Amino acid sequence: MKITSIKTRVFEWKGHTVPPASNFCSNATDMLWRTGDSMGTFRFHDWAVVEIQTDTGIVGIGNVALAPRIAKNIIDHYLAPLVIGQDPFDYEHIWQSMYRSTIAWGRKGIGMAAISAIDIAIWDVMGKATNKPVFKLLGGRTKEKIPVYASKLYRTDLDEMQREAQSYLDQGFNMMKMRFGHGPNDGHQGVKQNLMAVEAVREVIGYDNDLMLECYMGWNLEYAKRILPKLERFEPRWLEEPVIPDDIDGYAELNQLTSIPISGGEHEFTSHGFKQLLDKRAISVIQYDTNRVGGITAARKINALAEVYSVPVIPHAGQMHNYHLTMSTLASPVAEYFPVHDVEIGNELFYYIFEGDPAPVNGYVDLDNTLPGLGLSISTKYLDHFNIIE
Ligand SMILES: O=C(O)[C@H](O)[C@H](O)[C@@H](O)CO
Ligand SMILES: [Mg+2]
Repeated sequence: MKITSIKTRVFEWKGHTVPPASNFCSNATDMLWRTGDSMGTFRFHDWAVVEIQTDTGIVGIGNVALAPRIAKNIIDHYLAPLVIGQDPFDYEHIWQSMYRSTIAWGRKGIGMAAISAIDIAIWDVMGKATNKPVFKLLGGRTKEKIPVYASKLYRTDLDEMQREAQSYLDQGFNMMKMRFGHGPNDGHQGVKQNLMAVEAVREVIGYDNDLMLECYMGWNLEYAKRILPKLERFEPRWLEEPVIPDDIDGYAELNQLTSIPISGGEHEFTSHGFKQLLDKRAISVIQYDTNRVGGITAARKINALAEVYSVPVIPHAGQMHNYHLTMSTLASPVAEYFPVHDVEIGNELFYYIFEGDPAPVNGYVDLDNTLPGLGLSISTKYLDHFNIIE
């Protein structure tokens, strides 16, 4: 079997977008004097879709959401020539060839995200060629179904956050993640606001349901040290990305400081990056996203490391490219789930581009034992809502 061509298209959302509230989520630009477009670091209003064609007629689908126009360029100009003509079942060699040929500039960030998209498509091809779902190639079913947590609760008015939290309970979720609206530049008032928001959500969900707290790289070590002890009484399941991903020592210090597990890795890459985090005991929950970290070929190696270090893997975003890994390893107890809703910051755009992601039932998703590959197809429902760049 040979890969004959690679088609990468960028889907740019041009439909209606709901503007988020101010201070809806702390982020890395909050520390700047002039933040400009404070949403810039995490607006996902376009997505690259990669289709790998083979000489058997099988087409594999991959995707990448980080800087998709750049990812497309990297794929078109650097990666496709390395991959075309190869047998997809030689996936390890293909991965190493993409990694080693772009190592001068590609090992972390957008270079690795582009590699991820191709690798995901290759696994989709392998599943379709063997007539098996990808998770059956990775280790098979390790759980009856996957528990998922509802992930939204951006910082808005507290009554609205309480209503939203209640709606997740009503839908059967017993875990949810909320975002902080304030960081170091908001001083004492901001600390108070952050604590009030957690208290408001806890008031609704009680202590029999899990609550996760997201900082999205918007704090620094000093601020995190100040507020973490005050958050302990709310018993969060984890506190996510309190500092920028390069501050690995900061992560390690915070992870030893309180009883709250520190999570991270949404912006880390490959097994080399995760080995460093694990060796330093910097994180207590691993949150790679397969469409950034190096694809399924890299993610499964991180799962193996996680098992040895006994650190759970709860991937960023859910979505099929992550669910298949979660299903196939004991290292991964739970997955994230972005509730379907109008396009806001763009995490939800996945559902407008692809069909096949399982809908949660009572807080669980399941994967079909018989659907070959990832089980995703490109949706035709919302095509008029996108500019498609070929
Ligand atoms: O963990 C998450 O879900 C991410 O950090 C989100 O993608 C990001 O948008 C922040 O809410
Ligand atoms: Mg996150």
